[in-house]
Amino acid sequence: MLKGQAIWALGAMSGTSLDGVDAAMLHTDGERIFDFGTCGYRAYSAEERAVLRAALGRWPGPGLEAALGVVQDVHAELLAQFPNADLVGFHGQTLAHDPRGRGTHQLGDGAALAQALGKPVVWDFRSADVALGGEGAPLAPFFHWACARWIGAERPLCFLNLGGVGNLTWVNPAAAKPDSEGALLAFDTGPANAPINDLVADRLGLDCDRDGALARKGRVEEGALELFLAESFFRKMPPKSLDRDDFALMLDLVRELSDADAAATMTAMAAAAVMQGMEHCPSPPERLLVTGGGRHNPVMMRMLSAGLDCPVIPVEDVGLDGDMLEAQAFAYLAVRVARGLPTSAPSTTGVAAPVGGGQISRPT
Ligand SMILES: Nc1ncnc2c1ncn2[C@@H]1O[C@H](COP(=O)(O)OP(=O)(O)OP(=O)(O)O)[C@@H](O)[C@H]1O
Ligand SMILES: CC(=O)N[C@H]1[C@@H]2OC[C@@H](O2)[C@@H](O)[C@@H]1O[C@H](C)C(=O)O
Repeated sequence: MLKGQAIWALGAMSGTSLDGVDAAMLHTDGERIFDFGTCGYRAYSAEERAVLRAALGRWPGPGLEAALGVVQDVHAELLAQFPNADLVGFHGQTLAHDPRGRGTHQLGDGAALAQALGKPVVWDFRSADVALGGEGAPLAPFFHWACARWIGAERPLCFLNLGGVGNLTWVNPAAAKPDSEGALLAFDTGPANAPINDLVADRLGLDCDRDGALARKGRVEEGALELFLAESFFRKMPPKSLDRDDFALMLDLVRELSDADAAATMTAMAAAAVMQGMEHCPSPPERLLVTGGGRHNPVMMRMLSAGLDCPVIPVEDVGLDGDMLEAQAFAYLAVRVARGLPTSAPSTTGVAAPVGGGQISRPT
């Protein structure tokens, strides 16, 4: 592929919330966004989710065939609906993320998916970064740089993804390349929706605290919030990253509280983690653009607005799609890999030098 030659790439993301797979088309040369295309979503059934949940953390280990089958089948079914894609970026399902220990593992077989779809597939995006001393996450920041330029931003701004885990990217849109010095600073902020989902699933059998309905009725327990913020993760300088369940202690901190107070306190914890993270920004951002499912939670959004001195707005306000940004990111990164361009840098993952993660499998 040549510079400036755009192709239609299809990105697919199965996030830490285990709700389903997002897929989105993007017209890009791996540097600029030329156009956004169609998107799709396939929710995991309750049975499929249970199989994936049982596999979380079990890597390396035997007995992952059922989970791999779910990941492969659901992706093949969804991605077959995009016959016009030239290239696929396949993230897979993170089972374990422990960059300085066991490593990072995204369940999925890109070679088999390439065969099933009859298209080249870029996959295994994180392990090269980890092998070079990086965190392997977050990887969306290079795409956030492209988005900042696409929306015509002129001054530094932040993107916040509120998924199962939260991640923040400070972007200087004046930087010529995402791996230029001073272009980006990125890191995971802390837990976001995953522990709230776990709380309401355990106690009430719900998927999530929809629209913050429970948190809205509760009171934040300040003592629990303080204990949470005393965790050493918040004193660590970025880059830094997290696994979905690294903050299992949150459930203990709210165990004695009523359902509503526990939900309010956990929502405040997610917001406070972001506010702590914002202090690392190299310069104050002109706005915080929020993507990921948490932007639908008005209680979380209000807490962020109240605690920050820049506007906190959903990415839809600047013409982006907050449900699809991660899938689009892996379409963008796939094209970068195909072009031999880096996908992470010291300022996004702490890797020793800019590196292109991901391997390409072609159908035979
Ligand atoms: N209306 C809503 N009210 C409250 N929470 C919501 C709402 N809609 C979505 N969410 C939360 O957002 C989550 C899904 O977010 P998202 O799809 O961004 O996560 P993900 O991509 O799986 O995670 P990650 O970015 O960590 O990989 C849901 O599990 C739920 O907790
Ligand atoms: C190891 C892993 O899968 N991490 C996810 C997770 O979900 C949010 C946050 O933690 C982020 O670090 C990352 O996902 C996004 C897509 C990223 O890499 O930018």
